[in-house]
Amino acid sequence: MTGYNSNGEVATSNGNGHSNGHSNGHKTADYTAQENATMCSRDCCSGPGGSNKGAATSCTEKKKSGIGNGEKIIPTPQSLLQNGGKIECFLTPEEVRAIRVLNEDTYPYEVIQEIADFITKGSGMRPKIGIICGSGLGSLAEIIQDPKIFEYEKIPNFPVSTVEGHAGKLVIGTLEGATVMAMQGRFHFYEGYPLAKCSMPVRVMKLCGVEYLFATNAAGGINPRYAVGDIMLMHDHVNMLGFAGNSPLQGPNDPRFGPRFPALVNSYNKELINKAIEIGKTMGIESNVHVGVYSCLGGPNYETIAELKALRMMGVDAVGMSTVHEVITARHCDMKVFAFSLITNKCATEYSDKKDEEANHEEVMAVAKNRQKACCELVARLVREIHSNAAS
Ligand SMILES: O=P(O)(O)O[C@@H]1C[C@H](O)[C@@H](CO)O1
Ligand code: HPA
Repeated sequence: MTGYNSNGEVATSNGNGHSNGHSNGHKTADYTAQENATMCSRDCCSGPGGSNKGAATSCTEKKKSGIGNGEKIIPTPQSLLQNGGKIECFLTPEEVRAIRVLNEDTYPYEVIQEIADFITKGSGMRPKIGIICGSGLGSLAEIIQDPKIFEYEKIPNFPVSTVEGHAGKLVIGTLEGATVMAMQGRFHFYEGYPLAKCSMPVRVMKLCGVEYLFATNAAGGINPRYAVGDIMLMHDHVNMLGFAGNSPLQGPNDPRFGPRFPALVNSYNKELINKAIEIGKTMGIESNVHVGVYSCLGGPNYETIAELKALRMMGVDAVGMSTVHEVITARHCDMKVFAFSLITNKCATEYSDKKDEEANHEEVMAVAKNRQKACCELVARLVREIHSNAAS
């Protein structure tokens, strides 16, 4: 297991410097050695510290024979396990890095800083407000003026979006006079990313200078008073993944981000909720705006009726598959949080003789598209409020 101590130093703790196959850390002994020696893993050659003398073909021999000199070899789990678990030596540092990032569970401060520097230097901007666009709500990023766009694939150490309706782009620019950055595409637990990785971009936002997180999502309405197309301003959440012992803050805590045991009461900024209610009134949509409790389940399946009944009994108004871990990460590093759910479908909480409506992603996307104008206006006007209050 790899972690970092309270000084931010990276430490490998399984005793032999090898990854344990579950969570590869940044700059493990193996990785550093590979980077420095360009091609050799720590144990590959028979030089100092090397122990691969018994292997059929040594790294040096492979280099001599031409194998690994520019030849592209796609690693498989099997190939990585050859030679008694030692990582073979013919990947370029970039390839090693790509594999490491794909398998990454935790992101040390230094790596987050690298990503943030890439974005702030590349854009020449330090955003104050970060926006996460929910499913089908990518248009929230399209209202940003003079945008500088970074595709996730081109950002070092960044995961990629795999879900329809999540474009995989980071957009930085100005909105209502404020500098903002928006994620057109978030990362979900069901995509196979650990929670810390799903919410890693929130820490990137923090190190880019973001003080306010606006998290949006598409959700199923459990509260019977909610209609499709309504907006629910989140004032609290029930963290079902947390009930199951999973948290984005699991693992070593780096105090440069926040405390080991953060409090989560008052997570959703009341002032921003009140401002959003006022904005809803001036937009004439007050009867479609609610304040409620969101819950995140792991997905990707939608919920059973028994599960929805249970959630309703727990006081949940809307259910989705995101946001909660982002909010936890944002509060951990002391960001102000505003979040809302667009109700894209109604969830049945009672059995009936009729065939109940089944949620589906196409409908979720279609409703989001229909309601994008109202969502964009709400976000823009709240950004304007924050910006004008800061300026005055
Ligand atoms: O990213 P969000 O939470 O808006 O997306 C919701 C949850 C699932 O990813 C998807 C299901 O339709 O929409
Ligand atoms: O009904 C839902 N359940 C979970 N996630 C969702 N995202 C949109 N609608 C739903």
